[in-house]
This record gives sequence, structure tokens and C-alpha cells, in this order.
Amino acid sequence: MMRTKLLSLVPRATVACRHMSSATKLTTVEVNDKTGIATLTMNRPPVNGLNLELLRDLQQSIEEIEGNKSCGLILTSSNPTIFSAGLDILEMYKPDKERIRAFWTQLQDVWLALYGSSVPTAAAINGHSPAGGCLLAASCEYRVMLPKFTIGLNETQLGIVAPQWFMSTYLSILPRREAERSLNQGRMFTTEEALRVGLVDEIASSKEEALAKCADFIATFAKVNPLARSLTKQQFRSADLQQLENERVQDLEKFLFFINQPAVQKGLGIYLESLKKKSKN
Ligand SMILES: CCCCC/C=C\C/C=C\CCC/C=C/C(=O)SCCNC(=O)CCNC(=O)[C@H](O)C(C)(C)COP(=O)(O)OP(=O)(O)OC[C@H]1O[C@@H](n2cnc3c(N)ncnc32)[C@H](O)[C@@H]1OP(=O)(O)O
Repeated sequence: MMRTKLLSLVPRATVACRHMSSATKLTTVEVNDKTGIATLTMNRPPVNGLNLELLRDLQQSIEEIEGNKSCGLILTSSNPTIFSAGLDILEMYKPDKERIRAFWTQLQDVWLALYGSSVPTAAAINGHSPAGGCLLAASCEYRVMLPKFTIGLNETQLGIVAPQWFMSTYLSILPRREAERSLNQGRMFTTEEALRVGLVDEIASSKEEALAKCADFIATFAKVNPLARSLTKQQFRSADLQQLENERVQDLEKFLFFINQPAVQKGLGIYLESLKKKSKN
């Protein structure tokens, strides 16, 4: 907060972008002084796996952006080929009892904050975006993706089940038939396929272009009354948000029960091994 206040004393002409949060975190927030748009960058090598700490930083950054009167939020990644590999499987495989509770609760918080954000949101998807990565992108209002990557909710391929709120997020974008079929299949879409079904809105040839297209989308609201816009967005999303708010504890217990099943643990172990083998080749 202190940092923010001090930065606001710096004459505007001298800084094009203000770094609002520290680079020691797993996320950074940069606010463009000209557009007022905040870019939230995930930075957890090697693959932006969503572990407890990255999720905490994501939530803090979203709150910071909500609090600093930014006109919009663009979510992206510092990794040139991976937006996010989704949930860090190591959080769910042979989990620590207390930590896994905190982890899932934090994921719920991030989704509630991002899907329910009062500012316009867009994702510059500059790399692969499976599962939890897709959830984050799909929680935004607009998506621009770079070619030759993949995106989708692939949970069934890992022998796990996307909970109801993941499904609601997909359903807020895709026609019901497409959402149901691709979730059942655990389908990963190429960029071009994602554009065709409407999972992404535009394709860009570079990260810079993707960020610019996201900024253009956010600028479409420049002349719309911000309160009217955000209350309208809230009305569209409130049923999904309320459902999770009402069922948070049950959702956590269902997740814990499911993830601790021996067959699920075995499947996660095999999947992790296959990822490790692949990375060694
Ligand atoms: C009615 C019942 C209802 C019950 C419902 C209730 C609850 C639901 C229960 C569970 C829901 C869970 C929802 C889960 C969501 C998820 O997000 S699961 C994660 C899914 N993610 C993936 O499948 C992606 C896997 N990764 C990849 O495909 C690739 O790594 C890549 C992202 C395409 C990047 O490829 P590449 O650049 O080639 O990098 P490497 O594959 O070599 O990976 C580098 C290292 O990173 C490790 N790694 C990759 N992804 C993950 C990950 N998600 N978690 C942990 N670690 C990961 C990989 O093993 C490499 O490690 P080493 O270098 O070998 O150590």
C-alpha cells in the first residue's frame, strides 16, 4: 500500500508503467499509465504450476488491481511457451492433509476473485493452457491466444473430474453440447480449434500483439458507465459465483474424498511419471 502511495507521487510522464507488486512474488502487476490497464503476469518456473503459493499471489494481485482503480486486468505468463500447466499435481499427489485443504480453498478464492472481478478481464494466452490454466483463462471475459499451443479442460484424461464450477466456467463460453462433449473427452484444443468453437476470441502472432488485442477489448468499455458495466457482469455471473459460495465446504470435502481415493492417487502417480519421462527425452 505504502509502495502504491509513494508511486502515485512520481510524476506520470516519467513512468510508462508502474510496477505495483514486487518481483519476489510469483506474480507481477504492471499498470500502464496511459491506459490504466493492469497486466498480471504469472511467473513460477518451469510451467506456472498452480501451487498454494502461486494461487495466494494471484489472489493478492487480483485484489491489488481491484483496489488500485485499474480500468482492466490482463492475465498472462512470463514463460514464452506455457500460460499455465494447471494445478500443480504435486499438491494433489500424496498430499499433506492441512496443505491440500489450504490449496483447494485458495483455488476457490482465486476463481471467485477472477470470475467475479468487477473490472473487465482478458487473458493473453501465450502458451499451453491445460486444465487449471484453461480455468483461469476461461474465467476472464476475453481470450487472445498465440498459434501452435493447446488449451482445454483435460481432467478426465488424468482420471480426475472437473468440479461443477469448472464446468460453469466452460458453459459461460461454450455451447452446452460442446462443453459437455469436450469435458467428457478431456479434449485439448489447438489454438485454431479453440477459435473455431469460441473458446478463444482471437489469435495473435506474438505476445505483444495478444496484449494489445486484450487492451483493445478492455478499451471497448471506455465509454460505458463502470458501475452499470460491472453490475451487469455481476448479474450474468452471480448464479455461478453464488453456487460455489454456498457450497464451498461441501466442494472442499468432495475434492478431498475424491483425490484421496487410492485409484485416483495411483493415476496421478502414473501421470506424473509420464510427464517426467517425457521431459527427460
Ligand atoms: C461427482 C464427483 C465429483 C468430484 C469432483 C470434485 C473434485 C474434483 C477433483 C479433482 C479436480 C482437480 C482439477 C485439476 C485440475 C488441473 O489443473 S490438473 C493439472 C493438469 N495439467 C496437465 O495435465 C498438464 C501437464 N503438463 C503438460 O502437459 C506439459 O508439462 C506442458 C504444460 C504442455 C509443458 O510441456 P513442456 O514445456 O514440454 O514441459 P515438461 O512437460 O517437460 O514439464 C517440465 C516440468 O514440469 C513438470 N510439470 C508439468 N506440468 C505439471 C503439473 N501440472 N504439475 C506438476 N508438475 C508439472 C514436469 O513433470 C516436468 O518436471 P521435471 O522437469 O521432469 O521435474
